[in-house]
Amino acid sequence: MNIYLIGFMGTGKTTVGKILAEKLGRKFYDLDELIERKAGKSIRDIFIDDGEEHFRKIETEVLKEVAGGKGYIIATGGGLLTTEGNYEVMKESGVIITLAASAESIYERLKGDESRPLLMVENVIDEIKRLMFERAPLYIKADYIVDTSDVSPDEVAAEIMEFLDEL
Ligand SMILES: Nc1ncnc2c1ncn2[C@@H]1O[C@H](COP(=O)(O)OP(=O)(O)OP(=O)(O)O)[C@@H](O)[C@H]1O
Ligand SMILES: O=C(O)C1=C[C@@H](O)[C@@H](O)[C@H](O)C1
Ligand SMILES: [Mg+2]
Repeated sequence: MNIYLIGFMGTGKTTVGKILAEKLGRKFYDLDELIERKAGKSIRDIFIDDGEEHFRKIETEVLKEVAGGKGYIIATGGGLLTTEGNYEVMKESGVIITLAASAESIYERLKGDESRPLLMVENVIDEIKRLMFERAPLYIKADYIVDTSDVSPDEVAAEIMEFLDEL
């Protein structure tokens, strides 16, 4: 089974995914990185040149490519579940784990980072809260949810490993 890490931007999917892959001796894939490789440009430039709809199309393509693998650790992008059908692709090929965090900790982690086009707005904290509220029904569809607000990436990885042991 694959392990899919989902959740809002800055909750630590990429960071924790790498730790988990190393500890479990599994292959790691980051969908955002695969999208950039496929498009030949950064996520920021895909949004600027081609728009979000085109980004979402490539996102679904790369998800379907990795979903065919076995035992992969897959860090997804924060908006993966906003495209219909992507939840089913993950559910049929693995376990889905949501990383959660408070809007304040996400703001602190991401402030000054210009690689996330959806947060390039005037009032970042309000936009984080708005998007989080809108997406909450999607993130709670996971098999397990970890709150990462006040714990280190290593501790988050350890909690996920405990859950996987119990499965
Ligand atoms: N548990 C944590 N505690 C403190 N900082 C963290 C934690 N997890 C991640 N970070 C930091 O937050 C930033 C964002 O982490 P990361 O890129 O892993 O998030 P992400 O969920 O993959 O975001 P995206 O959806 O945009 O890809 C990084 O600087 C990372 O070091
Ligand atoms: O939450 C989102 O919609 C996004 C999250 C990032 O991981 C990237 O996939 C991109 O910046 C969009
Ligand atoms: Mg990431």
